[in-house]
Amino acid sequence: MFTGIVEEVGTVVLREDQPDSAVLRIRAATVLEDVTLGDSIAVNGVCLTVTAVDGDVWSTDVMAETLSRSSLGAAVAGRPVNLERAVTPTPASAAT
Ligand SMILES: Cc1nc2c(=O)[nH]c(=O)nc-2n(C[C@H](O)[C@H](O)[C@H](O)CO)c1C
Repeated sequence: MFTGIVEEVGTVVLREDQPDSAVLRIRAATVLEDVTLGDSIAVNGVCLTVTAVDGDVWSTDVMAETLSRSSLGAAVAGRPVNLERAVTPTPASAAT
């Protein structure tokens, strides 16, 4: 789940348009701490899946529907984007 609190502002470094999607490569720092492929990162509030990490740049595949329904449709190289990692809720029973 996401809190809606922006952890950092990243930068789109590349957008590669495909027939039904676009690959976004985004430069970041904080959200890449302990990141694993398949993790979820919210980009401008949209939950996306990490498909690759290369140094301080991570990649994600943005589907056509997501592009058309969100601000990510306007994402181009050089654009700043708000980033947030997913958090796992802690059950009250686990609290000490
Ligand atoms: C986990 C996740 N990953 C992706 C992704 O990698 N690429 C994508 O285009 N959409 C993903 N989604 C769904 C979006 O967060 C969003 O909720 C829907 O695309 C809205 O129609 C989700 C929920």
